[in-house]
Amino acid sequence: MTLQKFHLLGDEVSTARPIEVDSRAQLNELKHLVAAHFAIVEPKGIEFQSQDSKYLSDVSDITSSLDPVAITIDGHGIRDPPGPTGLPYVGNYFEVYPDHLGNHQRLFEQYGPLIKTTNMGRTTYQTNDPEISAIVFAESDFFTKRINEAHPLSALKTPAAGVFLGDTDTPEWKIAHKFLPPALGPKAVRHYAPTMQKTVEDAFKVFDAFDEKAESWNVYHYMLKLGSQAVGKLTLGLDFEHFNTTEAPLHEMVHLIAEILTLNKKVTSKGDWYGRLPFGDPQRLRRVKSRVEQMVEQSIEQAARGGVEDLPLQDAALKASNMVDYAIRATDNKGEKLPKSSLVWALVVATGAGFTTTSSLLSWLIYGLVTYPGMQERLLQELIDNDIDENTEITADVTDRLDFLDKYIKETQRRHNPSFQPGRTAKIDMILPGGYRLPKDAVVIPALHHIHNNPALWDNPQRFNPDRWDTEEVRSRHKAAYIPFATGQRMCIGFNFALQEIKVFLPKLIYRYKFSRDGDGPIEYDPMFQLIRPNNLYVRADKRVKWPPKSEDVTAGSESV
Ligand code: HEM
Repeated sequence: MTLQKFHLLGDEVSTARPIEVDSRAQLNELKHLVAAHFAIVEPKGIEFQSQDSKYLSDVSDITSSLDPVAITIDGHGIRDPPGPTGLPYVGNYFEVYPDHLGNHQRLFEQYGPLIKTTNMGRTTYQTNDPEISAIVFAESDFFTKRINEAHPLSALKTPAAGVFLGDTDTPEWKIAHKFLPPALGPKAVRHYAPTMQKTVEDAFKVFDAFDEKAESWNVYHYMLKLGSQAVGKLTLGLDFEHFNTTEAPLHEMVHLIAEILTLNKKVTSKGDWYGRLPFGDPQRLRRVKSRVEQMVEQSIEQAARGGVEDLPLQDAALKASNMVDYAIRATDNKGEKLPKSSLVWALVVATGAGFTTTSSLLSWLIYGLVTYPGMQERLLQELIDNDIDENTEITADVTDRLDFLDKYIKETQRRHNPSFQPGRTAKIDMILPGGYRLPKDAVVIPALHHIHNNPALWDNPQRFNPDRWDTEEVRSRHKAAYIPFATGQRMCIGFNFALQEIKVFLPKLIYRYKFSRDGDGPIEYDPMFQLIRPNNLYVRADKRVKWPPKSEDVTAGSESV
């Protein structure tokens, strides 16, 4: 054993620490040893340097060095994540908002893959790097979902909202996480397909009415109605009656959840002091949250039941008529149930997370139909080629055959990802790949939009090209280069539900209507909303009267010519 001193390059030599090294150790073992001492998250990027900047790659050279040995990470010394300097009080607020997507893109280009910004006293770190994102999302000794005051969801967290808007380490989260995901697993959501189909078919009369009047409609508004109608039925067992007439009002629950998200974005994009104000937005946020809680409690009392008997989790997931029904009847292997205290906010969050996201994604999917040439035609042709028509019952078996639909959805989630602020909190001071020093309690946001549009990962990322999903480059991508539902233990629990819903809705809409855009101005997103949604997109949906022939018939026809 040899006692050798090491320090991080960039720190004073006087900070060097003695570490006991076995001189027979392999270089790799030494890297792991040093990583553990300095909280370096990824040992493979470590290299060693003498004080005269020569790389030392033999353990014997390292242990025999008379001077302290310097540690570099991925060829860099240790550095603080960079970012713009900012103004007094407001910090970088006006360099980030209102166009946070465009501005973050600029900041990544200027400062690199991990940037630090401070907005009105609140510091966050954002990354567009898949390796750092995978580290951040993995619940580990380094990161966890702990919602401190710097976290983008902090304004939503209350003791009552402990479950999905709470920390990973809480018993409430663990219980909710045992009970709810089975109800949203791939098998469970298959049995929701008929309700999803009925939901979109019920909406036809409204879109038909617009067509008869030759009127266009706001895409986000009606996709919000549609997405929430489905989630309302399948999570809370409530019919929001959004498609009774063209002007049917949004259900109060939908209004309130959307308002919570807007208020939360407003409150958390300013300093911590703002959230504590006894008036204005923070006060309204507290009131709205309490009203939503009351309404979910009522719907728990009234929800439609698929039966009365208690069932083990997996059986309950396959038999329940909605998530309230499931959550009331499902019992774990100890015979225990999800406590009522966890149930209310688990369902509020599942409902809110469910419809705001799906309605934004549905809106971007329609945006793609009316913006990117040839998409609508290819999607329709695939339906025709798979013998799908207005009478087809769209099951998961049917949608599994629709390859182009799948690629189109993936490409839309890449180019127009609706969700953008999943944050994780540093449990300790650490050194990230690239040599970035991160302090304990720092919140890092893997910036999904910027990862999905990072030119280092995607060829010509601005180009909307569903066919890229067939290329080897995309197939062999980094596992965190495409993470629309985040990744790790705290990723989206509703992704099977969302994808199935979209795969039922979209074919039904495309088969029945030809979409075209009304207007050609730039599409704007609302920077003060928790999600990215196209605000001012209007379309016409003309009922189709003619459909193209099957491709094989066309080919056979041309061969016989
Ligand atoms: C296109 C649709 C959707 C997208 C893009 C999406 C995206 C996401 C993302 C990125 C997260 C991670 C947030 C974070 O870590 O802070 C998340 C979490 C979550 N999602 Fe989704 N989601 C979608 C649909 C749904 C649906 C339909 C449901 C339920 C029915 C749902 C329920 C949840 C819940 C409960 C969480 C919190 C999980 C936890 O913190 O443990 N989501 N979603």
